Amino acid sequence: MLGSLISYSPSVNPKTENPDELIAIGVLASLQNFIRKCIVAVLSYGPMPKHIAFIMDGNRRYAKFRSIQEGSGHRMGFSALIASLLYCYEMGVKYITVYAFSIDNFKRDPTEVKSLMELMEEKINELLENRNVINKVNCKINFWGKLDMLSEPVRVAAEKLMASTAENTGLVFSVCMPYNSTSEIVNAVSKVCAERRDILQREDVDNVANNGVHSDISVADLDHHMYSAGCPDPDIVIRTSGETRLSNFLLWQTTFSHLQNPDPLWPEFSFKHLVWAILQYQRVHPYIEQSRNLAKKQL
Ligand SMILES: CC(C)=CCC/C(C)=C/CC/C(C)=C/COP(=O)(O)OP(=O)(O)O
Repeated sequence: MLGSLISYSPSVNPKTENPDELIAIGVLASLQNFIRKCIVAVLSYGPMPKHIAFIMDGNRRYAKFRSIQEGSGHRMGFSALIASLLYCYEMGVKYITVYAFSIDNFKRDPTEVKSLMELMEEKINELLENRNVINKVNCKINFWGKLDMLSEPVRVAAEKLMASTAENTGLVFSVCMPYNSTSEIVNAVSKVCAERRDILQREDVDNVANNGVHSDISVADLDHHMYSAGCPDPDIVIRTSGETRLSNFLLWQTTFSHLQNPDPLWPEFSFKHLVWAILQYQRVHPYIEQSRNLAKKQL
């Protein structure tokens, strides 16, 4: 069913036309599929994450180490992203969120920003062209962030993709771009304050004392105005390239998330790294649940 999406993956685009080699590659791919399905079945005996978030770090370094163009690193990063989406889909992970472009990334060299934006536009349009496949797998695609900071073609493509997948109820794929957590929180606080001001004005209350704003703002009020409203918090955050910082990513949503920092650079991230991250999550799952329950009781 995911045929068109699978074709993004470099491993299924063999560079040979020799029939014997093609047969061998086909047999190997079937064997890999079978082994992957067995591993997923075994893994499913443990608690499975509902939501995995990725910080796709190390695309430029990958390009540098391989002596290829910087843009090729990001291109291979996109293939790794599609492969990870497929694996998560096979594993029944319903929510996948990625940090695709931080607001700070606009401070990078203008040529790099331009080429990254061109890549985003190309890939979002490619996803739009494949929206029949996306709809068949019932995948909803969100963009979280300050979309007004994007150039018009990227923003329009992102909005079209969101609108054309909005009714889907299966896999939820959220792309954070241009995003950072502090701006998401500030945005949510402003929206709650604006709502409260409207209520006070409607009720014609003398609101000079509290500057027009009710002071009893709750966690639930803010939750409601986060880009992530309606999504469970990530169970696992995976940041590749061994980096151990959250870098302003989902700070509001990661109180109980299990952090994993595998060494590979993002374009090298593969099924085995995902399996390892889930195994580590399953190992600590009882402690995470304990802390979550304790926090609920204290409220
Ligand atoms: C449409 C869509 C969702 C596209 C996603 C494409 C993609 C893989 C984007 C990653 C962008 C990015 C700035 C990653 C961080 O690596 P880096 O460039 O900072 O590399 P470094 O850590 O080696 O410096």
